Amino acid sequence: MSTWLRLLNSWKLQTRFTLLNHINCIRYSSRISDELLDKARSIVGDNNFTISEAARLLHGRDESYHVPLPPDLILFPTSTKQVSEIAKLCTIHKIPMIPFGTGTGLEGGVGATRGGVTLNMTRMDQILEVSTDDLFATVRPGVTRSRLNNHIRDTGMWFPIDPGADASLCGMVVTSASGTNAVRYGTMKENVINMEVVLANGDVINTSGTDCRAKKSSAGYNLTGLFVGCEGTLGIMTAATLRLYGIPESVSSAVCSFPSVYDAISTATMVIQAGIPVARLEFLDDVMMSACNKYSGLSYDETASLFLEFHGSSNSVEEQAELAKEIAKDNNSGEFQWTTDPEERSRLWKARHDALYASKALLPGCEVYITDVCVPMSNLPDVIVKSKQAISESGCIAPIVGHVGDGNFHCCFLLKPGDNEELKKVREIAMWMGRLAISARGTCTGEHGVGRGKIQLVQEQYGEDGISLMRNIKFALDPDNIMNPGKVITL
Ligand SMILES: Cc1cc2c(cc1C)N(C[C@H](O)[C@H](O)[C@H](O)COP(=O)(O)OP(=O)(O)OC[C@H]1O[C@@H](n3cnc4c(N)ncnc43)[C@H](O)[C@@H]1O)c1[nH]c(=O)[nH]c(=O)c1N2
Ligand SMILES: CC(C)CC(=O)C(=O)O
Ligand SMILES: [Mn+2]
Repeated sequence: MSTWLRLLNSWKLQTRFTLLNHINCIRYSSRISDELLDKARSIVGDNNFTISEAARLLHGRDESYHVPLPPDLILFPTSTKQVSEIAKLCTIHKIPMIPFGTGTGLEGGVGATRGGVTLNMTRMDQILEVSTDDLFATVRPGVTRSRLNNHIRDTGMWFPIDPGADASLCGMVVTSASGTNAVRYGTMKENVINMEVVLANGDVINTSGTDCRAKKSSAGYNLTGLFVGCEGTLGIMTAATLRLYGIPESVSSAVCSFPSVYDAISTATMVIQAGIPVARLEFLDDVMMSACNKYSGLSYDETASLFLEFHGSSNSVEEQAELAKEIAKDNNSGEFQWTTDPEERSRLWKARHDALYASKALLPGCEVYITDVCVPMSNLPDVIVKSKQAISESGCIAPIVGHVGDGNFHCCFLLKPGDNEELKKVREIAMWMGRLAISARGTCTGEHGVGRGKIQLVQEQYGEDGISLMRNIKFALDPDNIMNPGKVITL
């Protein structure tokens, strides 16, 4: 390229950046006035406030492929009262509010689609109460899953819901997260007792009634259920009361390979049908097994495989593993390796939780487009096999992993950055998979939520009447559409 051409290109790039900055400034100044900045600063204090470019970029993105959308301003509230005052201020000025947990979401939920104020919740990080008698813990939104578990370990209790990432527990509540232990302990939906929520107008409510810690309740509408999975579009969660469980006396883990997806899934189904209280029941396809072997230095068979875990007394975990082994054998399994050795077990589950990074390592520098569908178990093998066929016909690389005990799986499509043709192709397959899952009596997302990526699919899953009811609920709680706008549903 000639020097002139290079200079011209560099000038064009500079002009584009200057223009973009200019547009950002206009956008920024038109929405957030100096007066508003001063008021926001006076609510949270100078040290809990930033408009730095770096912070804005960081807060506009999560762990997904979605294009980052930075907010205009980031606040770090330290109390419910501050969150309520911020909400009142944003309502007066009609400014979007976007809650931010730990940014591990996979559907672009923290992106500021219309700019506005991000509320980074990490400085509200108290563990307010732990009751080993009544088996609950109440936490502020800055508390992560592993922090709670480290805190309560000596009590013999734990919170088992485990999405792999060390997400904030409130982020997990509002995305209705689950992960590897859900087959035994349920998803976040089944494990929230009460929530404190700040509404768009600044009101503070408790979804099960003030201070209720009862295990069950049939008092009134299920407000807890309404806010679980709302992805910050109905309110900002400032505390959650979650169920705790006793740490099992003994744990055994197992790995087993199969000649086909059908054999693996049929084993999973029969393990559940046999009433084995399996705690983890994970599927990895041949491509994912190969990725995990390479990334985690393992040497398992590179065919469709199951990773399993059993919790209970030492006799019981042995019995469960032996029973599962028999079932696997009836389904043409290879060797069924099981162990109670803590080191071996943690190596196995670390490799499983690193599945995303193992996939990424197959194509260094790539981005990953992740799908997440869930269907009834009887339809699962067909949906997985059809998805694998579509992947193979497209020429894409997309390892598969899934919580198949719940009928849930993900494809990790590897994308070369900037390859828009490939992105388009992958998006089409992902949409097709969502529709395939819906037509197989399932859902377009089992656990990652809707964010910006699945709004169209949710519309198709619920139909016009269902969506219209959701819109009415949204309008009743957030008439100005300032609570995390552009996520879950369009108005
Ligand atoms: C490697 C890896 C592996 C997995 C996953 C991620 C990664 C990186 N995930 C996804 C992720 O961990 C999950 O979505 C978390 O629940 C998100 O919690 P964050 O605190 O990070 O929320 P994050 O900050 O990403 O926000 C997510 C959404 O919640 C909203 N939000 C956050 N805090 C809020 C609050 N206090 N009040 C209101 N709204 C709030 C945000 O506005 C956004 O819309 C997952 N998930 C899963 O279910 N199963 C799995 O197996 C995995 N596995
Ligand atoms: C990147 C995804 C595969 C993360 C996830 O949901 C999982 O590991 O189960
Ligand atoms: Mn998952």
